[in-house]
Amino acid sequence: MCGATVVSWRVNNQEQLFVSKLASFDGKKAIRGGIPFVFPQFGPWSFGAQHGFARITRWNLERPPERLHNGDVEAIFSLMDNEFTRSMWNYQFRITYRLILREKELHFHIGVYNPSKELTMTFNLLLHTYLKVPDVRRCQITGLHGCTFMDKTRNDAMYQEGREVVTVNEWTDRIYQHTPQEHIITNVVSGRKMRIHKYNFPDTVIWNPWIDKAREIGDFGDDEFPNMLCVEAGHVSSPVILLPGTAFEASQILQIIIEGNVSRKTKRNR
Ligand SMILES: O=P(O)(O)OC[C@H]1O[C@H](O)[C@H](O)[C@@H](O)[C@@H]1O
Repeated sequence: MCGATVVSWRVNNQEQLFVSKLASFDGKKAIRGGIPFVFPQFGPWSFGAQHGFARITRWNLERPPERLHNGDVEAIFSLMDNEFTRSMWNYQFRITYRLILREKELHFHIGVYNPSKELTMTFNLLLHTYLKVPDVRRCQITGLHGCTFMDKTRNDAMYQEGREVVTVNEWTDRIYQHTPQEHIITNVVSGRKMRIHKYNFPDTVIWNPWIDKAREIGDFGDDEFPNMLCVEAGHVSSPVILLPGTAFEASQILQIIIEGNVSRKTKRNR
């Protein structure tokens, strides 16, 4: 429950998320892998730790995992402002984080409520998804063609993506803006495809530290960079502006695409 970080997601008994072998679970720092919850800041923060406090704060378990009538498993977490959060960010807030597990899907529904009567709050929110991959150099990411991106490896310079599909062959740290609701990532675990469907998350961050940066990260193995790819749905290039008494909602669905039916059909047609 520390940071409400999802640290494992198995489909057909195969792990889909990357967690570093050096990750620390002591609750003092963010877990290196899984899906940390980034809020209220993305990136360095003058008031607190990089990527905000949500990923290092203890959340409440509102509803423990429970099987619903339709077979889905649901769990609900929540986070409210407290002394610790207000010491960095003096706002009242209430976050509800609802997770739904299906056979090949994991759904994330987020609601952020501003209970204040007079204060508008602004924040970033991002799901820092670490996908486990056999070899990142073989992954292709769709849906980024034509999008403007900020390249953090080149002093935040802005570019436009010219490639139909994006591949990662070097240190990569980019904030793609106004991305479509769907990305497909090829060659994840077992050579399958992963669909990321997002709602109210206008940005997609692509990150892999590669060789040199990996060495600089204490809780990340030097040899682990080929086995992870971060594809992060977020609201980060512009902040969410939340008026008093209103709520912001966003969601993400991760889905493993099993193409068995297609190949069976192809065989029959032969
Ligand atoms: O080391 P962390 O604080 O978890 O951040 C890990 C990474 O997160 C994001 O992907 C940022 O774009 C990167 O610049 C950052 O290095």
